[in-house]
Amino acid sequence: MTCQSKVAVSPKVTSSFVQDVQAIVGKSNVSTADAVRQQHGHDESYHSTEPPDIVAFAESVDHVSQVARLCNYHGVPLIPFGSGTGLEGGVNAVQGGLCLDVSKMKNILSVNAEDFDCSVESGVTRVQLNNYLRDTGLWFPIDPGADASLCGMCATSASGTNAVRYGTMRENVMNLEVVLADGRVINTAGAGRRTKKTSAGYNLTNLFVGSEGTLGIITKATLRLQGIPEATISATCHFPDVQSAVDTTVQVLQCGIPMARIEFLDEVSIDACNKFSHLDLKVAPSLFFEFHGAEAGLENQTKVVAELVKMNGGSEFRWATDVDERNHLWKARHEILWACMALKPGSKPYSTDVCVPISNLPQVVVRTKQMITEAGIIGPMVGHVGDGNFHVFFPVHYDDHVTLKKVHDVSHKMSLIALELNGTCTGEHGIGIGKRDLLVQEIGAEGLAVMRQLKDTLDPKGIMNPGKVFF
Ligand SMILES: Cc1cc2c(cc1C)N(C[C@H](O)[C@H](O)[C@H](O)COP(=O)(O)OP(=O)(O)OC[C@H]1O[C@@H](n3cnc4c(N)ncnc43)[C@H](O)[C@@H]1O)c1[nH]c(=O)[nH]c(=O)c1N2
Ligand SMILES: CC(C)CC(=O)C(=O)O
Ligand SMILES: [Mn+2]
Repeated sequence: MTCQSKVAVSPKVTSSFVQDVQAIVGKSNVSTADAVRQQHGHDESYHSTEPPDIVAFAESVDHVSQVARLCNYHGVPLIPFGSGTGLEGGVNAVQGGLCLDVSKMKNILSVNAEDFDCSVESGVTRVQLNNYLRDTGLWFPIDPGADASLCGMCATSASGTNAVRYGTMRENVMNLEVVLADGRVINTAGAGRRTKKTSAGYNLTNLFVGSEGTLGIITKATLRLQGIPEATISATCHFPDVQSAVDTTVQVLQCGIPMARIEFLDEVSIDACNKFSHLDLKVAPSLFFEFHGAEAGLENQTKVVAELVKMNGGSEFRWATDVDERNHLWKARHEILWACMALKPGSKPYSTDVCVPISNLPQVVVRTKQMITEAGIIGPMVGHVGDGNFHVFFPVHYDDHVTLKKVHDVSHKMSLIALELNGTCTGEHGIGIGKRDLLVQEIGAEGLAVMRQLKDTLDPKGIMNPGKVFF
């Protein structure tokens, strides 16, 4: 989803460079065609398309290593590309260069059911993995709304609706195979290591989780799997206002209920969901709950939560007990972006993503709602409130600069409020292009300097995904 296209070309991508790339990955795996470059010059964010000079498709870690070494030798920018579902412009070739698409590496290398872990190559997506795991009684629960590559999810430290119970990518990656800018291949926990915990040296795994392609190319991930719960129940309920919905969330978590999912949708999002996904929910601030566990335990959990909902003026639960009802409900939640865009035909998404300590959540949500109303813009609010993380999905026409400015101002103020309330400017989508100015406010000048030192040590020529995370 992009504005008009800009072209930043790197003079170092010469015809002989292109031939050298073809010699590594094969001619059929190299393209300089405009359509292919355009397609690889954007993700699902509002940032303008910025196409690379050349796109190469890797089929092995050796391809990745040799291409990196070649780019490093010539000083050509190298942008890793997973599934292109990012939301912060992470794949845009802001300085031109070579886009390295790793989606062809689609092998699920191992599943160790007795140890609850698996290893996948860079092109394996989360749906592909869960389909493969279907008969094992295991699943991988991190669920961004898109069918993203799992290594791309490592690169952005992705999350989703199940994070309340199962954590984010940070908590579910055991080891990474990474190709560095100079072509060296490392295993961040040691080759073949797949322990639930380790205290052996620096945590290199989590150095690369969330690095957004700026430190190296992730070619393999060893991931933690979970057992499929014995019983699953979903339920929705609505509230008189945003405050009571979010207060309920805080109380449920403070009661220690082991919720699997708690998603907040304001009345604008519910209206969008009803229209786009053919639901018939009351148009009011709502919570979508999901409970996982043994049958017996679920009865008590749902009873306590229903009481807390009622105490805050919420409605009776609307249950979704059978798998089709549940899938319909959560599919609607995962497709909310497109539902919100349908509120304004022809619009494109401008999405935000802030996270605060759970006790500060009511304040940032209510203040955001006020800003949206005062700005007179459409701003459906949705989020993983169980983690203190939520989004606004602004439907915008990229040529409507007046509205775009209002949207950007509200989005920027949301981040500043989150930072003021001990939070972060990005819970799960990353810094990419649009939040570089916020990172220094969040982490501090000294913290950013250490990040920059790490970047300069691992990528001294600055070829790895330039213009992302740092200016
Ligand atoms: C409808 C919808 C809904 C959601 C989301 C998107 C969309 C379109 N997302 C965002 C997105 O799915 C998430 O950021 C993924 O982690 C992106 O994975 P891709 O493979 O698409 O990476 P993509 O190809 O977009 O690249 C993203 C970044 O990672 C880098 N990268 C990709 N592959 C790499 C590799 N192998 N090695 C090194 N760097 C690599 C890229 O260079 C770029 O900087 C999301 N996210 C979320 O956290 N929670 C959510 O709920 C959702 N929901
Ligand atoms: C902001 C959205 C597009 C994606 C997301 O993070 C979500 O739906 O939770
Ligand atoms: Mn999200």
